[in-house]
Amino acid sequence: MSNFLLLAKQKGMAELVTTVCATGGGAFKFENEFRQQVNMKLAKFDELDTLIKGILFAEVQNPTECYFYENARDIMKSEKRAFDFSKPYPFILVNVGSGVSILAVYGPDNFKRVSGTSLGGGTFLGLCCLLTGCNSFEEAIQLATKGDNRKVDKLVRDIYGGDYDRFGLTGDLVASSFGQMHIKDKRSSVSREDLANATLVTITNNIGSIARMCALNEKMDKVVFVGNFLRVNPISMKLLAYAMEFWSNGTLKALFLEHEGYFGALGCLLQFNGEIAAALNETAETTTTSSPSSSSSSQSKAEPTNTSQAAETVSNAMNSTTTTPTSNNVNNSDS
Ligand SMILES: Nc1ncnc2c1ncn2[C@@H]1O[C@H](COP(=O)(O)OP(=O)(O)O)[C@@H](O)[C@H]1O
Ligand SMILES: CC(C)(COP(=O)(O)O)[C@@H](O)C(=O)NCCC(=O)O
Repeated sequence: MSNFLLLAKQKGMAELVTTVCATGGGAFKFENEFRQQVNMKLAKFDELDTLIKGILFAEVQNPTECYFYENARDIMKSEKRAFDFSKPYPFILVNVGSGVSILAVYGPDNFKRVSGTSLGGGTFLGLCCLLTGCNSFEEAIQLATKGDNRKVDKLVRDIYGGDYDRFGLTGDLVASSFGQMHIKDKRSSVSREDLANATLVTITNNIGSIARMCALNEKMDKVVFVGNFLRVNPISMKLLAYAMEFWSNGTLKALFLEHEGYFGALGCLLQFNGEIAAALNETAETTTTSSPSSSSSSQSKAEPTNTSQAAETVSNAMNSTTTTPTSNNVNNSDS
């Protein structure tokens, strides 16, 4: 946030815009700093409302936004395929940010937060930094890509010598995450890569397990995973796809979205422009003499004048970035 405020000061943003759309905890936490340091007002929107609005908008604009993994049961062979998400409801939405929020979505304005866990993307990054000495999410993922969790975790076969057939637990399932690390020799033989991989697998499996229970409780068969934790992170997406398929005997489908961490920001912008458009329509209906564009200038110096114009702008921006962002830039965080 301090970087954004510095940039806003250096570039004189306050002279161009008076209002910045914001969502997530940061919209509340940094409101005073925005006002005091750069004289900008925040238009704040709830992170879960904007998340859903952003997803629904992106799905309509981009026919290949949504995908799943074909052959999910074979992680080495599973492959990304487009999924038709044009009839989305109902679905479970799992937002893996710093922490995890799980929602049951019944319609565009009809959802409830059914669960959550504090073991999320922030936990992966924090533990990984502690265990491996890495300094960024990208580094953590790179390490994890080269590591092997089986040297760190205790598998069913380490306990049973093979499968635990009676309950369908195959020998290669993780029985206990980090379950070998109490043994000194094992500890000294694991690499940073193995530790990063085991951390990623631990956090991902836990999220998958809670998401599956939510889907069962809500009697829903589509589970959509979003959030920046999934950015440049096919290991977790393939694992989640495997977990949904395996534990549900093929009845649950894990779905993913190309713009995984951007929906809050997108929904925020749409909601802001929707409010302006509504206000403008009201003004146009009641005041036939004054021009709508003049009334908008009292709110912001640089606001689009109607919803479709705003939607077009957002849509153009999306069309130019339809691939998953892979840059090592600062976090694309909503907060
Ligand atoms: N460049 C990055 N820097 C920091 N964290 C990142 C980055 N890219 C992905 N992440 C992951 O995304 C998580 C934050 O997800 P995000 O959807 O932005 O949620 P939040 O709104 O809580 O910031 C981090 O905890 C981390 O696991
Ligand atoms: C508080 C939050 C909604 C904030 O969202 P985030 O910035 O992590 O995306 C989220 O971190 C969360 O739901 N945490 C889990 C809390 C719990 O249910 O235990």
